[in-house]
Amino acid sequence: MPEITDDILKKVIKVRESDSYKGKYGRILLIGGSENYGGAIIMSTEGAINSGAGLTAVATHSVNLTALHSRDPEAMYIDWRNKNLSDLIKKMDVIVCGPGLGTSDFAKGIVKMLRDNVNEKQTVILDASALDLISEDKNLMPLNAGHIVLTPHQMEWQRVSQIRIPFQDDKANKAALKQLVPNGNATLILKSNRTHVYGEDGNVYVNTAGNPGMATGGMGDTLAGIIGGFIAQFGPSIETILAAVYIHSLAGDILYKENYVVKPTEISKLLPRLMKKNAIKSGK
Ligand SMILES: NC(=O)C1=CN([C@@H]2O[C@H](COP(=O)(O)OP(=O)(O)OC[C@H]3O[C@@H](n4cnc5c(N)ncnc54)[C@H](O)[C@@H]3O)[C@@H](O)[C@H]2O)[C@@H](O)CC1
Ligand SMILES: Nc1ncnc2c1ncn2[C@@H]1O[C@H](COP(=O)(O)OP(=O)(O)O)[C@@H](O)[C@H]1O
Ligand SMILES: [Mg+2]
Repeated sequence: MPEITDDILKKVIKVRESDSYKGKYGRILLIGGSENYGGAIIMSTEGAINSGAGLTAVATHSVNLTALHSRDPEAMYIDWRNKNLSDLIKKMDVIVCGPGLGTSDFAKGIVKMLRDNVNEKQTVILDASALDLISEDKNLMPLNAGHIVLTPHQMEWQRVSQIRIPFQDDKANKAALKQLVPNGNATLILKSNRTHVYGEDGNVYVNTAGNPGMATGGMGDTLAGIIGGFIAQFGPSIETILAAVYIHSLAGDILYKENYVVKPTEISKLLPRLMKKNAIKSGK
């Protein structure tokens, strides 16, 4: 089984061309953050911005606006009740949906709107509550997207796939993924202390980094944002996804050396420096 190790970063992270601008590094929209879970969408947003997405927009409950902008003025904001959200969805390269979204009827309506407005040029990353909603209604899967990335932890995957945690082996997981997204354009990132990535290429990759200090609420929200930021800049290849998974855990391991607990927001803070250190000049 291929392992995800250090060398993946140098394959993916490129030194930026002088002749470039924000539009070259992708537009990402993050949807989530109900009244109770505003922190989740903020942490996801920090993952996206700090991993280098060119333009970041957030659709969330209006109660989160001040907190979002006081932490991340780089993010644009739209009230998730705004009718223009469907038009905004169409303009994006990458959409992350689910962190802190909740499972209300309104939240279900948002996932439905996403499904009805995505196209084959876009990548959709589904996390947390979006996965829970899909587990209740498989028709919510945004099958028109060019690429779908699912990021469940084991319990979320149990709900979506109907495979109980002890029985989540590669054969069963691959079959369930194929059933959920029959056209094969889906990557499954099954999160645990040894995260497995099921690529569109049929391979299963195992993450070798990460630690128990990372068992902190918001860690997966942050990962979803980082995957989005990486895909926005480097494209939706399996290498990009593996690099995002790895750098999240690598940052966690660096922090864990001197900290008992690893805070998700500290991982995001470390990313720009870690990316600088691992960037290669194109053509090399
Ligand atoms: N600050 C915030 O606003 C936060 C909001 N969050 C949001 O809260 C909502 C519910 O998500 P939760 O994940 O808490 O709730 P879930 O009920 O989906 O998952 C937690 C349950 O899964 C079990 N579990 C089994 N294996 C696991 C594994 N490998 N990793 C994690 N859990 C495992 C846990 O024991 C627990 O019972 C989501 O919308 C999420 O985005 C969380 O992300 C935490 C932080
Ligand atoms: N013991 C551990 N070892 C390695 N990684 C871990 C450990 N515990 C949690 N993680 C990582 O932290 C993240 C947790 O995701 P998730 O449960 O979705 O968090 P949240 O929903 O609170 O944001 C995953 O990427 C997972 O791999
Ligand atoms: Mg989560």
